[in-house]
Amino acid sequence: MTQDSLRDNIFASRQEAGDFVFDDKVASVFTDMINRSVPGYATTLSMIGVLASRYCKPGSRIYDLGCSLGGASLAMAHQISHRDYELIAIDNSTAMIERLTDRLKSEEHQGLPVTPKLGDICEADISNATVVVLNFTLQFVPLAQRQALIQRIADGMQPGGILILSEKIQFPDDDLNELFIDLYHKFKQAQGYSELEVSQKRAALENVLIPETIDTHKQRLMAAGLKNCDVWFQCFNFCSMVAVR
Ligand SMILES: C[S@@+](CC[C@H](N)C(=O)[O-])C[C@H]1O[C@@H](n2cnc3c(N)ncnc32)[C@H](O)[C@@H]1O
Ligand SMILES: O=C(O)C(=O)C[C@]1(C(=O)O)C=C[C@H](O)C=C1
Repeated sequence: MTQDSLRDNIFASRQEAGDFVFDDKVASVFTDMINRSVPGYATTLSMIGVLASRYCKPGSRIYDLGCSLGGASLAMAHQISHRDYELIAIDNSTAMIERLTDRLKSEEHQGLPVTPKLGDICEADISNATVVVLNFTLQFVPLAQRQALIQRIADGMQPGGILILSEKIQFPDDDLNELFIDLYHKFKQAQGYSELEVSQKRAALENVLIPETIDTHKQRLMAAGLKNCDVWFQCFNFCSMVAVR
């Protein structure tokens, strides 16, 4: 078993409440954690690759913002048929960036035009982008900073470029919201997480992962000058949207 495929049992034993952080412990089990925690994650990655190969123009840049271990970056880089682009993968977790840097040295991924960068995506320079990916990242950015980040991204995109935004979402109808959260928890249990793991992780994410409605996301994207914005994938309270510059 490689380091990246260790089983996630971080919330398996009873523990003091504390906020969720992307530290070394999380990074070491992250591939297993996200695969068992986000319904449709593998499909989402694979389709991000399909979208990127359609939109990535020679000589342009791709940004994977909040890249973690580079799941989306690697899916894109392996599906784009040319190498005339620069893929910049940014995360502010040292543990994640170190692991991605190591991953890129492996035989499987060697030579891909991917550059990992440690940094805050809210302060990143974004320019000449034909593809920008926020795959389950914006939800961790403080609400007050989200519009400015989306504007920065829109301003750094080429006309005709695409933003792919995947998020855990909230529903305006309270009953439906509760239903989807309940179904999501059943999905997690079907993935092998216990009730204790589900409830302790939920508490740890409470002040850290702030979901919004699809409508709020669409309005923010459009306010930044993006258009043709819609959902291309959804399962329960997880969805992925596209918006074109
Ligand atoms: C759920 S993970 C993203 C998963 C990843 N995009 C994928 O497809 O596998 C969220 C990531 O966003 C990063 N992150 C959150 N806020 C950030 C910020 N302001 N700047 C850079 N990275 C950030 C976290 O460190 C974490 O690795
Ligand atoms: O486990 C959850 O409740 C999640 O929301 C999954 C989620 C996410 O959506 O970003 C949360 C934290 C990370 O571990 C990876 C996935």
